[in-house]
Amino acid sequence: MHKHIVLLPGDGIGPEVVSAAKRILDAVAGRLNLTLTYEEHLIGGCAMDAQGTALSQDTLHACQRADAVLLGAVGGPKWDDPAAPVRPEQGLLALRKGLGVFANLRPVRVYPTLVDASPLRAEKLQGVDLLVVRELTGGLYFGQPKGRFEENGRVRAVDTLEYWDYEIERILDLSFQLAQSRRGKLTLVDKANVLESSRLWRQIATDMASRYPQVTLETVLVDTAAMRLVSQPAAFDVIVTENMFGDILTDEAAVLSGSMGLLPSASLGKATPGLYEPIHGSAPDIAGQGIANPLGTILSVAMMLRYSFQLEQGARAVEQAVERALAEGCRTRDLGGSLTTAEMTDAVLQRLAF
Ligand SMILES: NC(=O)C1=CN([C@@H]2O[C@H](COP(=O)(O)OP(=O)(O)OC[C@H]3O[C@@H](n4cnc5c(N)ncnc54)[C@H](O)[C@@H]3O)[C@@H](O)[C@H]2O)C=CC1
Ligand SMILES: CC(C)CC(=O)C(=O)O
Ligand SMILES: [Mg+2]
Repeated sequence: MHKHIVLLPGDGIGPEVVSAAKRILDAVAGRLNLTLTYEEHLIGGCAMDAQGTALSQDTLHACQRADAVLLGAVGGPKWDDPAAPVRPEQGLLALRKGLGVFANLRPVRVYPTLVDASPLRAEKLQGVDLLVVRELTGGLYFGQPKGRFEENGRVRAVDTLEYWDYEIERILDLSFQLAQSRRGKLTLVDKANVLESSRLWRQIATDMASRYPQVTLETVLVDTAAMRLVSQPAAFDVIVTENMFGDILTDEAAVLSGSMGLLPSASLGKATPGLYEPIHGSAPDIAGQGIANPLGTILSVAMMLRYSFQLEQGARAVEQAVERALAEGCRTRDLGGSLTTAEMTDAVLQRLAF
């Protein structure tokens, strides 16, 4: 089997974690009947500097033609001027929209040997295994109107939280299916006491629930959900939520695992290449030092093998190698250890077994 992958390392630690994950991909391909070809493109701040845009049309088209896309992260202080008309993050948003990857799957696992890396007590972390399904191509990050408008000598800044019924239906349908294949519980996180868009999410979810009798649907307001994520995290199975709520809650959920550097993601659509990226950003505070945790990106490669290439054996091999490395005490700085990015990647490579 041949697969073509577009690599988008991006900014900050992005290139460090993407090159680590590529080493894992190459090792898996060598063990399975898989031939991989790659092409690399710019996205984010580095693309703005070199090409004058955070995502060129050439790059987007290359991604649309690929079998899968692996991305590091975008952004950084160099491009942080709040008055700037373009930002690196717009390149990532345009890529997600351009690929039509509306479902961002962010699994959150607790590794028994890492409970000390979390500020939560060990008994709270027992049994935590949840999946956040974040809507990725709608909501506040995309709704129109958006921008700054001058009126009567004053400046008005506008973002719009907008959802069409079909956007809600497709993500809820997938979330019910995922809950059905797991422990049968789906939590819709919203702000239905205040937001009209949330009330439409609730109405569609409640109507759809009758099609999934094996799934128990609960609805939780986002503020309460933020509290429960740390007070009763094991009570969640699948969480589905709109774009910004999912963005925020998954950074919070990363604390359960022990580090932002551990969480992977898969962004999926219909008949489009999957986009795979760790949930963290470009981590400017540690960029260029070779100490970033590569596991979130390595676990994203496992999701690529599973969802884009249907290579469950390869996906499990990567996940088990990560589990073994952590169980045997391999840790980067964010987890209280001293391994470099390359050493942690070596540790995973040494434990890959088929
Ligand atoms: N998907 C993306 O490309 C994202 C980009 N960003 C951008 O990244 C830039 C920095 O944002 P921050 O708020 O600092 O969030 P961040 O996720 O980059 O970093 C937050 C904290 O987590 C640590 N961290 C993150 N990933 C790590 C890893 N793999 N290993 C070890 N430690 C890690 C960082 O050192 C930092 O202390 C901003 O420009 C932001 O817009 C933020 C989130 C997502
Ligand atoms: C556009 C991104 C910077 C948003 C984000 O933080 C994320 O996708 O996790
Ligand atoms: Mg985020």
